[in-house]
Formats: sequence, structure tokens, C-alpha cells
Amino acid sequence: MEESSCQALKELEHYVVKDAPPCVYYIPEYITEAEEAYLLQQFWFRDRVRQGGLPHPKGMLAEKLPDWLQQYAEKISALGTFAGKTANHVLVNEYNPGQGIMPHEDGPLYYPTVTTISLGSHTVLDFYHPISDVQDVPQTEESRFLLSLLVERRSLLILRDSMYKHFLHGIQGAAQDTLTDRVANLSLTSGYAGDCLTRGTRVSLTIRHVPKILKTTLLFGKR
Ligand SMILES: O=C(O)CCC(=O)C(=O)O
Ligand SMILES: [Fe+2]
Repeated sequence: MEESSCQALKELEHYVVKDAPPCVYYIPEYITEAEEAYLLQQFWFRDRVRQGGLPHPKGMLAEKLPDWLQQYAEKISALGTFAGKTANHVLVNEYNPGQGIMPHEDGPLYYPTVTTISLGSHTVLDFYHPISDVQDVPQTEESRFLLSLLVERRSLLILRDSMYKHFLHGIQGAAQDTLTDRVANLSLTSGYAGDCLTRGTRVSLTIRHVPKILKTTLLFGKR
């Protein structure tokens, strides 16, 4: 598939998922086991974990990032992920086995790139074509399905361009995932088609940049 626009992040060229539309980068073992344990401890201790749900404008008014998150925001931004800007927003989601998130778009509040660090468990992220304007054709979730990504614990996933802006993403409410050749990043993971992976509790950190102008707009809206 088209790869040209995925060359923007030079250091990451080995991590481009070639069987996906532009752009997906998947970096396994992005953080160490010790870092993962430390981050999980911070979240569980502080009980700051948000359960599922969709991105909400209220989230935009998040407080300053604690230092232990700021360092990851800076490290990821140094890859050129946010066009020279530094990530300033982190959303934390916790999923128990069986929990998912319905297919959605993240919308225009963010710079059109999302980066996700996964802690505690893998999951499978599914992508779908948007519902087309032609309403006379019944459109099932199955007919809109595009591809899946296996997102392993400690990995970093970067979605940009059409994979961020055009397609919807969601997570099935399943307790197990059977890997198939519909998993577009399989060769970059330790999984094989036919494997059945049992989910544990997963905490995801979605790290993004919110352009300043939108932040200001939202602050006005709060008055
Ligand atoms: O947990 C994830 O990896 C996805 C979360 C998500 O899509 C969102 O919060 O918008
Ligand atoms: Fe999302």
C-alpha cells in the first residue's frame, strides 16, 4: 500500500506496518518490564484510571503532566511525532478482560496523531471504514471491517494520517483473541496466526498534542 507519507518519521521506518493504509508504526518492547511495573503502580496508587468511554472535551482541561509521564511525552515527541511540538495530553484507560471500546473517531480536538503505550496486557484494536453516505446498502460492522492490530504490553503504537482521520477504531469486548492473518502487524509482534491470547487487565496511555488554539477555545467555553 501507499507508503510515501509514512517516511516522515525517519527513525521509525523499520516499524511501519506495511499492510495498513498510512500510517501505522508499531514498536514492540518500547518500555522495559521495570518501567511498565513502575507506571502501573503510579496509576493504581493514584486511582486516576478512567473506565472506557470516548474522548471528552472535559479531558482537554487536564492538569500539568506529572514528571513520570512528561518524560515519555518528551521521548515520543522527540521522534517528530507531533511535528516538532511536545505532547501535552495523556488519557488513561483501563480495560478488564471482556471490556472494549466501541468503534469511534478521536475527532478534531487533537493534532491528528495518537500514540499509545500499553501496560499489563495485550489487546486487539480493530479498524473500520466510516459509515458511507449511501444509506440504502446495509452496513454491518463486518462489512466495514478494515484490519486489526495486535497491541502487545509495553509496545508503542503510533497512528497518523488516514489511520487516524478516516478510519474508526475500537476494541471488541472479548476475554480472548485468536490471531488471524487480518492482524496487519503480526510480523512485527511475537504472535502467530492461530495463537489464542487471553487478555488480562490493560492500562493504555494515549499520548497526544492538543494545539494551543483549541485549548484556549475550550477555556473560553468554560466561563
Ligand atoms: O485503549 C486504547 O488503546 C484505545 C483508546 C481510545 O481509542 C480512546 O481513548 O480514544
Ligand atoms: Fe480512540
